[in-house]
Formats: sequence, structure tokens, C-alpha cells
Amino acid sequence: MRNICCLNQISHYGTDRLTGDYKLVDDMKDAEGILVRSASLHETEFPAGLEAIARAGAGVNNIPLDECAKKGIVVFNTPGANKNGVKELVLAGLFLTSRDVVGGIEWCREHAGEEDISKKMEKSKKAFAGNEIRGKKLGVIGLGAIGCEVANAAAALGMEVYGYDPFISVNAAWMLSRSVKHIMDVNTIYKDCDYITVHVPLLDSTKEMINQAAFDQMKDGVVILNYARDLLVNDDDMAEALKSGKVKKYITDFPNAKTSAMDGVIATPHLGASTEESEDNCAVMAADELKDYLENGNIKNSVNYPACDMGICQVAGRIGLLHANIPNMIGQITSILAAEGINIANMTNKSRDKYAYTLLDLEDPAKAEAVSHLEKINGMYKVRVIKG
Ligand SMILES: NC(=O)C1=CN([C@@H]2O[C@H](COP(=O)(O)OP(=O)(O)OC[C@H]3O[C@@H](n4cnc5c(N)ncnc54)[C@H](O)[C@@H]3O)[C@@H](O)[C@H]2O)C=CC1
Ligand SMILES: O=C(O)C(=O)COP(=O)(O)O
Repeated sequence: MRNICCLNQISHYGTDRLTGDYKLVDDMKDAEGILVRSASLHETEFPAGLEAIARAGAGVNNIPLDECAKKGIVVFNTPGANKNGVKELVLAGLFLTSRDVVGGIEWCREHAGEEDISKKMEKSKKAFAGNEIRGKKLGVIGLGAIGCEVANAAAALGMEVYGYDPFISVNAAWMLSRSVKHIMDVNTIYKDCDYITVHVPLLDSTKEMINQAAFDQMKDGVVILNYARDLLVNDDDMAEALKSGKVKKYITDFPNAKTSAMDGVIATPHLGASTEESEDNCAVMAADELKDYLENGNIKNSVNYPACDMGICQVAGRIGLLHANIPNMIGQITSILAAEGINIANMTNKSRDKYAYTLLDLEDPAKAEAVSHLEKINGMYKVRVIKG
């Protein structure tokens, strides 16, 4: 029986795939797999038997990726599975910041039930008037799954869209509407755009990228949309920018103690991916990734180990080795197996930054002694006997 611990509420479309050999458990102590959404795992003591963590979602800043890699724990996410949910909320954000819809709704609530509300509103409505987004310039920073969707949708709504992503994938570049202007220097977005939306992961390199230096270059009355992570924005600089009128509105899906109390902020409680459709997509993808890794050793959509797919094992044994990406690992692995008289039927070795993965199909099952020798190789993090 394989124990899977769900740390957040995961759509049943995902957990329904974990039947038969799988058991959903509340306590992670005997878990082979973890399914998680946004719960933070930074303070978690991972159990020795934990093989994989699947994040049903995109952002993995809640998971210590390096620590997991060194413990031989493969971390997955579900790229693109919630992109439409987020895109739709970003579009709502564009409309909510271009006109004072929220202020207007509040006004109607304040005057609810009054006989003369319809007369009064005709006098009061000018306070909530705004602009149309058509023809305005939108800067999209980060053209991954979500950024691309947002850029294309905004272009279809008649916005002039500027897109910036120095690391854009070939796939994303293919998806992008030809009308999106390719920007090579993010400062062009800061200088020219009326609306700026960030869709980058939270990394050391992106932390507080929206800061005083960026605001200094922006147009007066710019609107900032943040459906990515709160720490991408320097809150104190944002407070100043809102006060001075540099920023007209800041709409964020990630309010914190500071931003939630600022005038000019429209906040939603991390709702981007909270649609039935996105939750179902993420859960299914996460469960499938976890299953394929636990059952076959295949890795798809990992964020700390390379991709690897050898299908279902057709021979007597399969082992998966998670190790450092350093010289002579393959040499040592094959020597140990040769010394045990085990023939390798098929093998894949892939690396990703500091980490590497070797998946071996063996004509005879790996004996405990061979596994123990493999485990002793310097730089070996984990040896998994998948079959045999
Ligand atoms: N509000 C919500 O509920 C949700 C928020 N998110 C957030 O949105 C982020 C993006 O999600 P996806 O588009 O699915 O991820 P993705 O991985 O498909 O795209 C991220 C893009 O950012 C680019 N990038 C990285 N550093 C950059 C930089 N310095 N400047 C410009 N571009 C840079 C990458 O090249 C990549 O194309 C996630 O990491 C997460 O933090 C994601 C899903 C739901
Ligand atoms: O996928 C992401 O990065 C998200 O922010 C969505 O988080 P959630 O699954 O709604 O807790």
C-alpha cells in the first residue's frame, strides 16, 4: 500500500485516481507521496520514506526544492493547469482598476432600500467613472503559461500589449499572439505602459522587482496588477507610489498586513486558481505525475529533477537513482552492477543543474547487496528499487 498525504483540499478528480494500491492519509509520517497546494513545507521534517511531492498548481516557492533534491525527493508542479483561471481573474482586475466598479458597488450597498436611489445615483455616478482599456498599453512581465494567456486575451480586447520575458520557452513563444510587442528591456514596459502585470515566479532574482527604481521610470497614474506573489513588490515603495499618485491602483491577489491596509489597493484572497476547472486540472495532473513516478520512476514536470520517461518496465527489474550531477557517477553505477553480474537492458541518464537522475532497466532484479553498494557512492542521494 502506498500512502499519500494531502496537505490541502485537493479536487476529488485527482484523489479518485489514487485508488487500488493507494491510501490517502492525514499523517505524513509513513507517506510516500505528498499532494499540496499552497501550504508551506519550509519548516516540515520530511519522513525518510517520502519519494515525491506534487504541487497541484504552478508556484513552488512554498517548497524547499534544494533540500528535497538532496534528500532524493522529486518535486512536481502542474504547469499551465490553472492558467485560464488566473487569466480570467487578471482580466477582471483590468476592468476593476479601469473603472471604480468596487466603489460603485459599495455606494449602491450604502444606499440600498432608499426610495430615491435611482435619482441619487445619476448625480453620484460621476465619482465612479473611469477609462476603457481598449487602446491602452499593457506590459506583461513573464510570458509563461499565464502571461501568454493574459497577453493574448488583452490583445483581443484591443489593448496594445508589450511582452517581456528573457527566458521565454519556445512553446510559449509559439502560443503568443503576433500582435504582442516583443520587449527586450523591462524598462521599456515601465516607461510606456498604462497597466503592468507580473507573471513571474518568486525567485531571488525576481523578489521585489517592482520597487522604487521601477516606479521612478513609470508613467504617473500607472496601474499595477499582481496575480503572482506579494514579495515581487516592495510594499514600502508601493505605499509611497500610491500616496504620490504615481500608482493609481494596485490590484493584488496576495494581500499582506501592509498592502491590505493601503488606500488604492484592491485585494482578493489568492483566488486566481480557485475555480472548479483549475482545481480539477491541477489535481488530475498532480496525481498522475505522482503515480507515474512512484510506479514507474518516470519524471514529468518536476521542478528539481530532470524529465525522464522509460514507459512501463518490460524486464525483470528497474531502479531509479537520484544523485549529484558530478563526474563518474555512471561509471561507478555500471561497475557495481557489472560486478554483481547484472546486465543493463536500458538506461536513461539526465541532469538538471546540480542534480541528475539515472533510470535503469535490469535483466535481473538488483539484489540488496548491489543496492547497498550503489547507496554508498559519494553524491548518491537515493536508490529506489521500482521493480524487482
Ligand atoms: N494567483 C494565483 O492563484 C496563481 C498565481 N500563480 C503565480 O504565477 C506565476 C507564474 O505562473 P505560470 O505562468 O504558470 O508559470 P510559468 O513557469 O509558465 O511562467 C513563468 C515565466 O516567467 C518567466 N520569468 C522568470 N524570471 C523572469 C524575469 N526576471 N523577467 C521576466 N520573466 C521572467 C519565465 O521565463 C517563465 O516564462 C507562478 O510562479 C505563481 O507564483 C500561478 C498560478 C495561480
Ligand atoms: O498555482 C499557484 O501558483 C497558485 O498560486 C495557486 O495556489 P492554490 O493552489 O490556489 O493554493
